[in-house]
Amino acid sequence: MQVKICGITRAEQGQAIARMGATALGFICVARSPRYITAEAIRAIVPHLPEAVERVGVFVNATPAELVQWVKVSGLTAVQLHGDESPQTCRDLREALPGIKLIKAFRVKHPNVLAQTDAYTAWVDALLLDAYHPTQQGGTGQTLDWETLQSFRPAVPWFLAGGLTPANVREAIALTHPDGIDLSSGVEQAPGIKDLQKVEHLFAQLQTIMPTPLP
Ligand SMILES: O=C(O)c1ccccc1NCC(=O)[C@H](O)[C@H](O)COP(=O)(O)O
Repeated sequence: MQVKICGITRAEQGQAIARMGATALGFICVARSPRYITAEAIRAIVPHLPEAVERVGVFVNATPAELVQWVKVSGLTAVQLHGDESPQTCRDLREALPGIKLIKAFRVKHPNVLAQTDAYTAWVDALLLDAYHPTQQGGTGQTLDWETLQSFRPAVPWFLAGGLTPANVREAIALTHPDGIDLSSGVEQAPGIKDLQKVEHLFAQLQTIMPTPLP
């Protein structure tokens, strides 16, 4: 099970969360987010992280040229496309960002959004399903209707996001069987500041359902 903790802004928190067992850390590269972090600040955090941990930049409708520049400056190893990026944009990014993993996120307003994901799987490494909110693009704490995801089996691995917490994560996994989970506000003290006790509680919950122990 991949575990991505999103909205990291502090090196010591990223380091501690990676030690607890996160396989990926997310950095919000969207200027209007309260969790925004600059490319230079990500670059300062990266040397403090284990090399094996994926460093995911989260973007909304950034241009390929902007993404190339962010990756060059920051040391990101993956890019999460959290806006209305088309399959063609993903295809172009495959070429523009060799060696960088691509995750296409969908904000699921209605279950028919799931059918749109097929058009992307040839060009991305993973999908992420997040909750829809009329005014916020992510980190909303809203959950998806997990029942509607029970048979979601795309051709690439997928992450479940949206309102996951240490208290509900086991039920969410049991109902949806994702390849990975993504949490932000459910393990936070305030936007961009993680609550390490909540993150520990999360991993303790995951240990109870994992076939093999987390690192
Ligand atoms: O977190 C943000 O502020 C954000 C802003 C703009 C686009 C995406 C954003 N977050 C994306 C994520 O991957 C979050 O982890 C995801 O939305 C889940 O958040 P939460 O419901 O708080 O667990």
